[in-house]
Amino acid sequence: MISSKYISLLHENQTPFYFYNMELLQTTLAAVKHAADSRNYVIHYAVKANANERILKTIASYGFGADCVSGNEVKAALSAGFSPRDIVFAGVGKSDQEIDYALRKNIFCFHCESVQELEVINRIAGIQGKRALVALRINPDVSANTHAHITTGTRGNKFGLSPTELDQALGLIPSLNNLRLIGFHFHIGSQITNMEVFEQLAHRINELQAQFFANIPMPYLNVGGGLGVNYTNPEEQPIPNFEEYFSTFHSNLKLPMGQRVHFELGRSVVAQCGCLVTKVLYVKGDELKKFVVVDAGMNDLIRPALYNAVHKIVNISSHSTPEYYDVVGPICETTDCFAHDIQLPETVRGDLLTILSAGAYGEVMSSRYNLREKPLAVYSTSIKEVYNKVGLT
Ligand SMILES: Cc1ncc(COP(=O)(O)O)c(C=O)c1O
Ligand SMILES: N[C@@H](CCCC[NH3+])C(=O)O
Repeated sequence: MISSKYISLLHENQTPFYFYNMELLQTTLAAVKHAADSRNYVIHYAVKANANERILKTIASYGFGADCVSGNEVKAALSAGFSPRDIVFAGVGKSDQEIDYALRKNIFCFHCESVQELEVINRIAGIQGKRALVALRINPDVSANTHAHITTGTRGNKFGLSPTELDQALGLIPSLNNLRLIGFHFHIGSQITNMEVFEQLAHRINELQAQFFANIPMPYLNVGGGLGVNYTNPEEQPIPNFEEYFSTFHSNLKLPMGQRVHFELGRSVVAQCGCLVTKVLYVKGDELKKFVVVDAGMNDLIRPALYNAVHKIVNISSHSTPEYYDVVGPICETTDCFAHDIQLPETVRGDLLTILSAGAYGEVMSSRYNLREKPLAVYSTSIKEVYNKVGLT
């Protein structure tokens, strides 16, 4: 629920726009930091979840690293203040130019997803006279039990190396003089709320370490991200349970001496601090179905159209008797629908609706489809206030 102190701020701005509660972001960051630091875990924020400059700067100011999946994400992370030494670069399709750029910027490590990619990084590192640090992304064949479109670690997904490819990679690496293998990487999917899934991942990692790396213990283990958030009732849990998440790994991973565990959290860090604010343009329909037509569309927030994702919607202008509505946008697509048959207080033209939990994979996935403008962003506090709080100028 949007705190009443923000309501007038929301009315002042041209809709639709993303609203970021920067205090909630900071409280969330403090919670992740505390839970990770106490176990000596390293966090690389997954930039793909939200690459808004102010959000990135705030996250960087807490001392986290960054997990990037394109040259432009590396660039955005660097300009937001993330240290190159804390940047990891993943992705099945890094171009030669992106690899060249990231190497020139001296990022920490490449997460390699194919045997050919190892050869390309080795060649480019040779040209630059450098030795690139690499970790192998392994497909562990562990089901994330989440939406099929956001499952990444089962056989048949494009991500990571299969056991056969892993054998090939390990055979090849000793001949690649411009690379140094430092460890391995996993990421099995997103929006995972069942801790048993992470337990299974930890056990699978133990097996793979014993099978492939018993004689060559590696200093680096990255278990990816994936911790989910409460979309149906965000007010009940504005901050995900990071303690439970990290302790699942802590109690199940068997680590060789000196190995440090890294994470790449995205959604859990930023989802709940953002919402999409939209105005009701029209209310239409008949006795069978009523539609609330809003001025935000699937180009502003694509998750419902793409994954049937649920985002709680609140009418912050009305407290009248509830009625059932479909909440739809102006785009010429039937899937341009934010919610089917939900109860809202009786809604009229001009009401403001907030679509909650939209801080992750919201603004960053927006497009100009139908040649609409991209949504703007409004913040609860100025960046200066945020910086003062963490002691930066
Ligand atoms: C390789 C990798 N790391 C990290 C993430 C971040 O995941 P999440 O936002 O679920 O924490 C993703 C996205 O699923 C990813 O593909
Ligand atoms: N974009 C997706 C998650 C994909 C995560 C990136 N691998 C979502 O909105 O849920």
